[in-house]
Amino acid sequence: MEKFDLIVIGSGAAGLTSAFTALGFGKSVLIIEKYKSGGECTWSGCVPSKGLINQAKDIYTAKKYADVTVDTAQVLNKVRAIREGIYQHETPEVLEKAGAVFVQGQAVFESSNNIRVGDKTYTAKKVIIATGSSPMVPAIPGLDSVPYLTNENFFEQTQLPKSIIVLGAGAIGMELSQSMNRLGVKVTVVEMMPEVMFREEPEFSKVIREKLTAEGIEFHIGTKAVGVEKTDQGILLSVEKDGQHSTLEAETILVALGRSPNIQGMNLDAVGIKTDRHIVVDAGLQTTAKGVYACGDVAGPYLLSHMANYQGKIATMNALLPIKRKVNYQHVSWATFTDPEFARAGLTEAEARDLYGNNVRVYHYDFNKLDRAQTKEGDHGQIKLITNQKGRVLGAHIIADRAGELIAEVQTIKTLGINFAKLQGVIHPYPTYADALRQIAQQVFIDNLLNLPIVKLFRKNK
Ligand SMILES: Cc1cc2nc3c(=O)[nH]c(=O)nc-3n(C[C@H](O)[C@H](O)[C@H](O)COP(=O)(O)OP(=O)(O)OC[C@H]3O[C@@H](n4cnc5c(N)ncnc54)[C@H](O)[C@@H]3O)c2cc1C
Ligand SMILES: NC(=O)c1ccc[n+]([C@@H]2O[C@H](COP(=O)([O-])OP(=O)(O)OC[C@H]3O[C@@H](n4cnc5c(N)ncnc54)[C@H](O)[C@@H]3O)[C@@H](O)[C@H]2O)c1
Repeated sequence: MEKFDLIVIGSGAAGLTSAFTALGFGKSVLIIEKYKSGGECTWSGCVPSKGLINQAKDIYTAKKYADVTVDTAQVLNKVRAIREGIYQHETPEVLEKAGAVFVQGQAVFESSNNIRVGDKTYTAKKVIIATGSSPMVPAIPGLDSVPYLTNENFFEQTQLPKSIIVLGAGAIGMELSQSMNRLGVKVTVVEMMPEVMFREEPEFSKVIREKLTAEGIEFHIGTKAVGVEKTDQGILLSVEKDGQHSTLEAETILVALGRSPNIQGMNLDAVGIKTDRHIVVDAGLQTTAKGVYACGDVAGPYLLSHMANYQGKIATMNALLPIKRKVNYQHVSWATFTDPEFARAGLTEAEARDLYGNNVRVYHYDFNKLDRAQTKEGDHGQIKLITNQKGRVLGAHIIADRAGELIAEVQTIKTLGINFAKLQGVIHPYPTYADALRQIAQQVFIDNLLNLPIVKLFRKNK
């Protein structure tokens, strides 16, 4: 039986980070992958979706100035070419050149140290499960009898449909809906929550829904999908809102209703690896079987590539090194790549008030007053910054051009525990979007001064 220091199951964001971390420690590593190295992010997630978003944005801008004919077959070909380019850095050959052994196939646990692939069994002192997640497809009557799309087959289409119903207005639903609409597809979105993007600040979610509505997308919020039928033209979706039933029609349907962890067919129960929807892990990412760790989407709770990387590193260090580290989710951040982008670091205002009551300060900034934003037509977005009474960041929310980049500055300050007021003394180039953060910092600086006991006393006695 071939022996390794570490077996990594899955070669997506979490698995690749685990494998490279272990190789960096000079360990022998076996990677088992049932599909293609790179995982969802490369093949059906971050990379192709951002490839589509970028092309859709260029075409949308071009359409403002000229008649543009869109060939969606060409757009999708380009998306796949972008994907191939990224894959070149994570092929089995690249992984083997870095020192890993790569085996293609479905991994099945025989014991917590022995993993079978086909008719061969491999053994390791430690095992990392990084098998990711798959689209969750609920039992909506009739759905299984129509040819529906998910992120797994979406980017394999030869061309985009003329019309589509998108089920779910979360990250996938919103990013793909806007892109498709900009590429000429008639898009109808059905979301059961009262607002789109339910994880975000509600007023920001409303802004993005209104923007996409103005671009031509039809939203049905607070609406549940209850049945699907095939028709000559495509599909007929039955929906229910406040007890009222109606139907929507389109050529096809995209299911973007959340994710299910990939835990099936691995014999996890038999070797003592407990699951509770995701794989159950402790604060060091160890599963209920000693020496077996889990990271990325299969462990949750944040289903994001950068969180898979973060967890992959911690799980591997805990598996291979004597010092144990705990995961810390206090500084989670993410961005959604609609136009304008959404970005978030830390708590919402409601979450901050739940934890700290009125001991929070909330700063609002409107990009309409920023010179750089004014040089461009259209909506300019806003920032909401939540700090404690000392000026330390509890949460930040940005909806604007380049929000995903802007949040990095707040995220650095927040993670390093620097008072936000200190940013007021940092020279920011003019005219930039980031200068908005310096302007907010100026206000935080003033409020910090006004909050000093001596200043309060002086003002009281005045
Ligand atoms: C459309 C879309 C857009 C996204 N955009 C973003 C974004 O912009 N930013 C962001 O941070 N996140 C984004 N995500 C989320 C991101 O893709 C995931 O969080 C990330 O890919 C999770 O990485 P992972 O390594 O846990 O799992 P995966 O990347 O899914 O990798 C798991 C691997 O394990 C393999 N596997 C599964 N079972 C077995 C088995 N039994 N044996 C062997 N191999 C197995 C799979 O084939 C797969 O290759 C997006 C997701 C989608 C769907
Ligand atoms: N930019 C990014 O970072 C990015 C982009 C895409 C995806 N992702 C990741 O992928 C994950 C999955 O994305 P997703 O969009 O599938 O899930 P999601 O959880 O973000 O959104 C699913 C949406 O579907 C709605 N829904 C569920 N059942 C419904 C029903 N029967 N009828 C109508 N609406 C229903 C939910 O209320 C929710 O709003 C996200 O959680 C995110 O972590 C990240």
